[in-house]
Amino acid sequence: MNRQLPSPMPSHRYRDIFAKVPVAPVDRTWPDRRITTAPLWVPVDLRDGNQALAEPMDPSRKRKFFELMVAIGYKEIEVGYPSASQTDFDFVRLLAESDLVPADVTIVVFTPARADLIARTVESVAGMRGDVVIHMYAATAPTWRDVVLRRTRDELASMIYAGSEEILRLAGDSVRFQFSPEVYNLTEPDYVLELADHLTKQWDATPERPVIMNLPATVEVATPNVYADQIEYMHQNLPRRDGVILSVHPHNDRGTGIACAELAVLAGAQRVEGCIFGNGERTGNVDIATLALNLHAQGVDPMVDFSDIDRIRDVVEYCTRMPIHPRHPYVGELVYTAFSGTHQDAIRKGFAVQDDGFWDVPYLPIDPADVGRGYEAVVRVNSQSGKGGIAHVLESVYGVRLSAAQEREFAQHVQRRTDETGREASPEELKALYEEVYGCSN
Ligand SMILES: CC(=O)SCCNC(=O)CCNC(=O)[C@H](O)C(C)(C)COP(=O)(O)OP(=O)(O)OC[C@H]1O[C@@H](n2cnc3c(N)ncnc32)[C@H](O)[C@@H]1OP(=O)(O)O
Ligand SMILES: CC(C)C(=O)C(=O)O
Repeated sequence: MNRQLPSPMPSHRYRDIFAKVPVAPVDRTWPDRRITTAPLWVPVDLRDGNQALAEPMDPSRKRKFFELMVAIGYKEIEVGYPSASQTDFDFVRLLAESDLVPADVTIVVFTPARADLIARTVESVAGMRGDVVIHMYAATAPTWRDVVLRRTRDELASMIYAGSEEILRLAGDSVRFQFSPEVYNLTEPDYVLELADHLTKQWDATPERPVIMNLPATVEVATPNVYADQIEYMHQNLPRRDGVILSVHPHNDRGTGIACAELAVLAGAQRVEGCIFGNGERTGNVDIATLALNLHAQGVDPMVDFSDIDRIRDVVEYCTRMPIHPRHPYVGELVYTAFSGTHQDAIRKGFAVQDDGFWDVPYLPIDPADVGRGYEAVVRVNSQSGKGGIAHVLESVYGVRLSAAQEREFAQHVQRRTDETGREASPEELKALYEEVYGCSN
């Protein structure tokens, strides 16, 4: 038997989450639960997504992106960090002074816990129609407290309470409050509960006027089950729970942001922040398009409309100036395409027995038509393909039906050709080869 040998990687330099912060024991229920309704989705593309771009969105890109999110059906949208730049401030003013914000859409603006920047933030939303949320953040994890903010637990708590008090003083009658203990996933749980208790008391949190407690995995550092436990612990222990909307904000550093969000919803999260197709700091925010379509694929209404996903992709790519990977879930160019023979065979057979009932085509988790994709690209032929796929292309594109013997024979011709060229054979090339082999009249 081959034995794996120790690698030269300096893994001893790293510690797992359990060595860094207490993870409170929780009487977990999330493994037995199911997701049956969509959480409230909150796109943060215009803030967290935007702050991660080499070239932040200009006013016209911001507007285009905002209109897209409204059209998709998002009801709460974080629109910027108005104290960060004049562009951000002006965009929020545009929303306040125009009719771009539908009456049922809540606008969220983001601020640090600093009096001058809070004042600027409050100024930016003056006159905004509809609900406004002021979202204040401060990093609460020990490394950030010690190294970045250079404050003790109590000093940081005082700074946070002062910021919250300032928002209450300047705008308490007209806005709701959101707080993010940034890097929640590396913060002591008793500290977060202490902060939540004070803030929800300060804002007199009730079901009618809830406070949003947003618990970010600012940098993803552990397996998703750990985050789920951390969320369920808060779900079970948050003071004034019915006056709190429990929100999550996963990033994707370990590539498991989607799993974190889904397990967090099982664990009691009611609201999920992320970006459409997963732009955002470093490896990105959690992708709220994939999350929504994962629900759709399980028969749960995602409450947002992705029926024209290519148009959405075009706008997102234009605004972020970044291409979307061809393998990106649900939207990538290749995600409804099979090149390999046995997959093509199964898809062809699945299409043949498909009726109007439940979708059950092998290898296609959803009907591409649900997101506005055609069927042309489902089967593409190269040297990995087989007779079923080749016959499917000839039949679906040109109405040419091959006998079983012809299917076997013609596949060998195609195999030789694609092996020689090393390339894909387009439907046109397959048709031409077919005519070469069998003559036009066949
Ligand atoms: C996880 C996240 O996504 S957090 C959001 C990150 N987004 C951004 O930073 C984009 C917008 N930011 C900006 O435009 C600027 O950073 C500003 C306007 C907020 C602040 O600018 P500056 O005053 O130049 O400070 P700078 O950018 O260096 O930030 C560091 C300072 O902010 C402090 N700070 C960091 N977070 C917070 C917070 N949540 N509340 C209050 N102060 C904070 C730091 O302690 C540091 O203060 P110090 O200089 O006294 O040590
Ligand atoms: C502060 C929060 C909301 C955030 O952007 C993060 O933690 O990534």
